Amino acid sequence: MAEAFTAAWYTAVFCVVVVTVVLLKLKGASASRRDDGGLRKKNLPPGPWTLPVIGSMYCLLGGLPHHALHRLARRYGPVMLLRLGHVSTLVVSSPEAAREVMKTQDAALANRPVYVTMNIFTYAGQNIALSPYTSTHWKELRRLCATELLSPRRVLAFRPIREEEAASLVAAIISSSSSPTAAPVNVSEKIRLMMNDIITRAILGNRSPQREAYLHEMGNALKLLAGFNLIDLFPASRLAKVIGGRSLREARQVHARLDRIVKSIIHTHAQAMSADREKEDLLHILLRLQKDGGLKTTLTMDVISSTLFELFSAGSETTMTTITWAMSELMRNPHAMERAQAEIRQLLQGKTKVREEDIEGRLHYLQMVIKETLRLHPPVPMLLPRLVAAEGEPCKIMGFDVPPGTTVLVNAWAIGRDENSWDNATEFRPERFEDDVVDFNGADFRFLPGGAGRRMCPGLMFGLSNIELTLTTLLYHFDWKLPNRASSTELDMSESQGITARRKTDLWLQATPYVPTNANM
Ligand code: HEM
Repeated sequence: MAEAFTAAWYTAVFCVVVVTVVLLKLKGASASRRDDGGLRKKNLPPGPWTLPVIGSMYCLLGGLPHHALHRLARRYGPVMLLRLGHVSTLVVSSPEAAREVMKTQDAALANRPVYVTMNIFTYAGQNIALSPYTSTHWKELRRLCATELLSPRRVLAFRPIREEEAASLVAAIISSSSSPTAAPVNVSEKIRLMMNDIITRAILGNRSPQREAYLHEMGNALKLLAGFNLIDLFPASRLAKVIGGRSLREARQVHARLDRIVKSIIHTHAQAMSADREKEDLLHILLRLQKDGGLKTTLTMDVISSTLFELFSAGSETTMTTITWAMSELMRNPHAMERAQAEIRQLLQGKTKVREEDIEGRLHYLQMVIKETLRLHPPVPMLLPRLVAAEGEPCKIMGFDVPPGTTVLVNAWAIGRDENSWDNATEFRPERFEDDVVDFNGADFRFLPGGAGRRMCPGLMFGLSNIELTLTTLLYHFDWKLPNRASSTELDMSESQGITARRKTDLWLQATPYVPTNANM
């Protein structure tokens, strides 16, 4: 007993010594960075006090960042300045402050910081989301994707893909729920596959034969991108590079595997180039432009790979997250489920298949369900970070001076739950949108699922079409119950940590087919 105590005591002392040495080392590295350029005289936003080295990172311990920052904002207000390691970070949590960031100061704040881990997965920031917004590269890539993949005309052209995938989803659920044991269905998994298939078919013209391997590696990548890596927080510290080296190595390995998959997809595709421009998909267009020129930016293989990775992940992850949250909220709110199903079943009465032309603009309650889901569960809860230029004057936000080089985070999750904007803000009540006409177009800063301003999501319309058709299909063709007769209040609603706020656990539900399906579905 005494020996065990002594061993534990020595271990504790050893740990304290190691942590102290590490902190002092990191502090040494930070000392040279502490020239505040006279900022002390400026009107800095309020924020929690900072510890040496780690700054205000202790405030984020033990919870998801968007939750912790929401709680902090109640104390320090909607414009807060924190120091996360070496990184000066502004967090805004009200519609008014978001308007200043994404409208008044939109041009000044339209660039993104590029963290080390992110740098690895984006081939050194060569994708749309991270390229500087003034660059020709960003303008041309964004325009190309907008016209060839995400324009209303293209989104409409992908209708058959969506409808075929929805029919396959019904068949897959029927086959798992009609087995003798009628096992519950992993709704999250089914939706993940379906969203991935829709986006790959839209970009490549067909499903990817490597989808399982790709999805597996993409899951790994999202985990690695989930939080701040030590090196992201202490970019100048050699010690942080040593301590954080393991996860960096892992990121490089996952990226190398993803790169092999994407490059092999590109290679196979290049061999099947069509001479008919009408039949070109997005990857064919990129490959043709690479070969023949026509853009001012150079489309290297890495640029094409990073664009594909970005579109595959942005396109599937956000929509799959929204659909599973919508189903979860409907399970927890039987009245809303009943109303949504009644609306759909009345409109589609007698049909054996959901077709978009039958539902277009007619499912008002379902549209409110989707809005309410995006209000409470924006899939990208902190949007994507923006950056105050490192050189020049501080940027003014709500009268405060924000230092050059500061990362700016908009807590869309907190804004969606702001009691000043929404009655009973934490309750799922789709009916609230009956009187309150709020849209996704980035003009109403109370509701920002796709961001706003120059960096607003270009894929919202495509995403919403996928979400609406899938939810209609699930609610039309099946009645849903929680497994093991669990009550609706028992459904776990925890979120996972990451750039996107997915459900922490997969959603498993028991499906009972509602509409008899015919053989040619
Ligand atoms: C419901 C569906 C979706 C949601 C909620 C969503 C949300 C977002 C958000 C919050 C941002 C960052 C905006 C900002 O920082 O202000 C973003 C950016 C982006 N999204 Fe989406 N997204 C969705 C669907 C899609 C789809 C389907 C695609 C493409 C296939 C896509 C491609 C992109 C791209 C390329 C960017 C980067 C834009 C830039 O920085 O210039 N998104 N999205």
